Amino acid sequence: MIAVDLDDVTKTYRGKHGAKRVFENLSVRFPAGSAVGILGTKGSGKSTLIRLIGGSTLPDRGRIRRQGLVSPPIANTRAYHASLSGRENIHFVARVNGLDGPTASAFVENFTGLGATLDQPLSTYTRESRARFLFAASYALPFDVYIADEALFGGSGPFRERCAALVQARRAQASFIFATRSPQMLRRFADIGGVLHDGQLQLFDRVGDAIRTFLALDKATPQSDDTLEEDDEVDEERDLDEPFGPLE
Ligand SMILES: Nc1ncnc2c1ncn2[C@@H]1O[C@H](COP(=O)(O)OP(=O)(O)OP(=O)(O)O)[C@@H](O)[C@H]1O
Repeated sequence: MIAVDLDDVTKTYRGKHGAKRVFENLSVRFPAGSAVGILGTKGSGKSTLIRLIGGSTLPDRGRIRRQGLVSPPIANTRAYHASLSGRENIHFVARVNGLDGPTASAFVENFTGLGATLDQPLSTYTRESRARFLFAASYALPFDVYIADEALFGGSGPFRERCAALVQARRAQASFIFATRSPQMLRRFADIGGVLHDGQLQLFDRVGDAIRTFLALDKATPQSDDTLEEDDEVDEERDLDEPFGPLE
């Protein structure tokens, strides 16, 4: 069974300074029921790939087929409206996907301990409340495929570890496709490893083989001495600094 299938996908960004082709005739099949962790150096196209899989950006050519429901990227602030409460946002995303909102918001209330805050506008949340909301809400709805660009889990203190355990629990129920610069994230959360390089994605059944291939490439790439080896605290939370925006 295939979760997501990219067939001959070409993606080019066109701007004032010319065109940037990120992928040319990229074909790859992500198996259902597995967690695929994709490593790539800066600018290799990780975010673009996740956006293509999620459907928030379209390919110039080629086809992307999805079996079942694909989540918005984990903890992606763009999935939510700042002026709505946490609960209203969850119900909205649930409705758009034909899923059960009240069950999901009850899960978030219980998992985060946010209490009455869940009924306040997201714009009023503290940084920690925001992180708790974003991660719990991401896993509250039963998607068939969860996708992530760096951020798989977050928050601080005991919440952070409970959040990591939640990712492991969802791995038993759904497929994952996540992109990262952290080999450690692959060791912890991936069944299959991928390496994105020169517009192509190579998948490895053994995560260790993907990590070795990536580290060799990373060493050979100039100005890439910031590979996140142990903890990718900063990048994991990159999205959380962005203001909430409208739905994509
Ligand atoms: N909207 C855009 N317009 C023009 N070029 C873009 C745009 N978004 C990304 N790019 C370029 O496409 C390439 C791939 O970008 P992308 O963000 O997908 O890579 P990445 O691997 O996620 O990078 P990072 O590790 O820095 O997050 C880069 O060269 C980037 O500069």
